[in-house]
Amino acid sequence: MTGAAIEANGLGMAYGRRRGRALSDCSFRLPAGRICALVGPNGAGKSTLLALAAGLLRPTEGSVRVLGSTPAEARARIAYVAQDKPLYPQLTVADTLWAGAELNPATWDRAAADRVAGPLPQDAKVRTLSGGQRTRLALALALGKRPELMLLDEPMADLDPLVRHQLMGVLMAEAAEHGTTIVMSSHILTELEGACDYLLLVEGGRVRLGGESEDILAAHAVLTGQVRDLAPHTVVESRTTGRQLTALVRKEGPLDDTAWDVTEPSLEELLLAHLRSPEAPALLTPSARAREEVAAA
Ligand SMILES: Nc1ncnc2c1ncn2[C@@H]1O[C@H](COP(=O)(O)OP(=O)(O)OP(=O)(O)O)[C@@H](O)[C@H]1O
Repeated sequence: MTGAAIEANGLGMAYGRRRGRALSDCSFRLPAGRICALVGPNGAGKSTLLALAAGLLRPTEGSVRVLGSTPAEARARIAYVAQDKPLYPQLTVADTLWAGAELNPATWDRAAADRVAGPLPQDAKVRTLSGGQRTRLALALALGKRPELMLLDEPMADLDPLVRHQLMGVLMAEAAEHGTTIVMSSHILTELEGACDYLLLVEGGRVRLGGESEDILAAHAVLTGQVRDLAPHTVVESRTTGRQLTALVRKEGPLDDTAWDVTEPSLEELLLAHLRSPEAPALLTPSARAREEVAAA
């Protein structure tokens, strides 16, 4: 079995006594080498989870281990790109990349950084760059560090579609060539579909769906047919038009394909159905279950 890139056990985070918990009793495991989509509604706890894994926040309950160590111990092996892409506004692009090389002398990969930063004007100050150009620079720093784990908080949100496509390609190639684990939070579900092989859906501060995307998809089905009882399957979402029923279900045994037209949902369909039905029970495939939870079961 491969090691875990991230393992959370009973992870909880409250920002203040009067505020609710951003994360609560959150347990999961992300095996190393995966490209993981981290999805969930606004305020679900995605950024909090990434900041805890990056060691920028300390959990108020439970624990998170990263690459087999505490986040602080693993810091040199992690690259974290925060949602607001903090960079030094007075530095030029060239100075910023130079600082990246100086701060990571053992691992700095200039070619990788240049592949991402390439089109940026080297002598432009960071404060004069557009939002998308800053994102490019932040991703160049992250990739140049040649990390084992990249934690990317909505990295593609302010990039134009062509650049998004190109940079996704660079990230995928990086992961394939070096076995880098990538966790990428995003609201753009269609873009995650072809790129990510692992899925974490966070809602209300805990993981609702976790595991290999293809296993999670295979555990569900879209059933279309005449209105009838869907038991024993767990209904995630259903709608009726006249006598016709369409339901996205979690399979609890063989499907009667004489009664139903059965198809596998797309990732986007599956995620939207779960987001619209927060009461649907959680599903973590075996690879996504935290070891402590498995031992306790
Ligand atoms: N620095 C902070 N201080 C206080 N509360 C915070 C802070 N950061 C986040 N929160 C709260 O924690 C909860 C989770 O926020 P978080 O930013 O982790 O969600 P998210 O899933 O990343 O959301 P989005 O998709 O909108 O970026 C929210 O209720 C938010 O108000």
